[in-house]
Amino acid sequence: MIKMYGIFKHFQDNEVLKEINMEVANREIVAVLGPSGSGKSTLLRCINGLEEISSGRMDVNGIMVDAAAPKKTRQKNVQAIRLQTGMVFQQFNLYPHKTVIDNVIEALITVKKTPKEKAVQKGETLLKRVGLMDKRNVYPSRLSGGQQQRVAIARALAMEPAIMLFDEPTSALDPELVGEVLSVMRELANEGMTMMIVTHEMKFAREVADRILFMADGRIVEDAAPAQFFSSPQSERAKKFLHQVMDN
Ligand SMILES: Nc1ncnc2c1ncn2[C@@H]1O[C@H](COP(=O)(O)OP(=O)(O)OP(=O)(O)O)[C@@H](O)[C@H]1O
Repeated sequence: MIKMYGIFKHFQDNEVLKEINMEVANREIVAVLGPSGSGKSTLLRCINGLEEISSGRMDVNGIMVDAAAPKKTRQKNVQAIRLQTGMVFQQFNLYPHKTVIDNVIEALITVKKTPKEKAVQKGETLLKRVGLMDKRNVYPSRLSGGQQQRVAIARALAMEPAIMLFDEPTSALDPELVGEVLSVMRELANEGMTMMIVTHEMKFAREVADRILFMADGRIVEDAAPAQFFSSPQSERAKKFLHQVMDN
């Protein structure tokens, strides 16, 4: 569960998030849409503590981060949130000198101190789940972009996060490789994972998401069910955005 109360985020004098209030329930799939520069990535990065919020407070799975709290308290809580949230980026950032299985279990061993044998077992289960058990011992450079992204998803899942955050997970992929990554995400959604997904894949957002958050200029301008958002967007910004993406 994610709750944000009056969140602002600025970089110097650039206010990137403006009074964000929103909730994501457990098992909910929320797609975050909006034009370039509207603050979608920053929203996700604030949730998992890659960026510090400038003001406001948020509750991620029961862990509260208040911008007004002492720095030490904030840092401790952000650390705890990191363990609850798995993040998958546009760039997969796998360790090039580690095999696929070692990439997947790295954080289990270094952060969670899981014994190697147990970590390997878990890693193998996850590789089967993303359909890459046969690539267990190869290096990332031998994989396609879609396969690398599936490894990155397995790596995030290895930490057993309560929430998965996806930041344009298919944007760096050749079009023919997008489907294999979306299908892993579809499965996760069906299994009841709580997910926030920044995406340009409108068909996926429409079919898989429970809710659409549409952002423009750092604000959540619309918060609606996909059927409603896509058929009758309320704001001029959303109408214009949909015209542009549907034309492409
Ligand atoms: N680390 C940073 N330092 C300074 N400015 C930043 C930083 N990160 C993001 N910004 C600025 O914040 C604004 C929102 O960026 P953000 O990446 O969140 O938008 P976005 O909606 O995800 O865009 P896109 O769809 O192009 O990825 C932009 O003006 C960007 O330049």
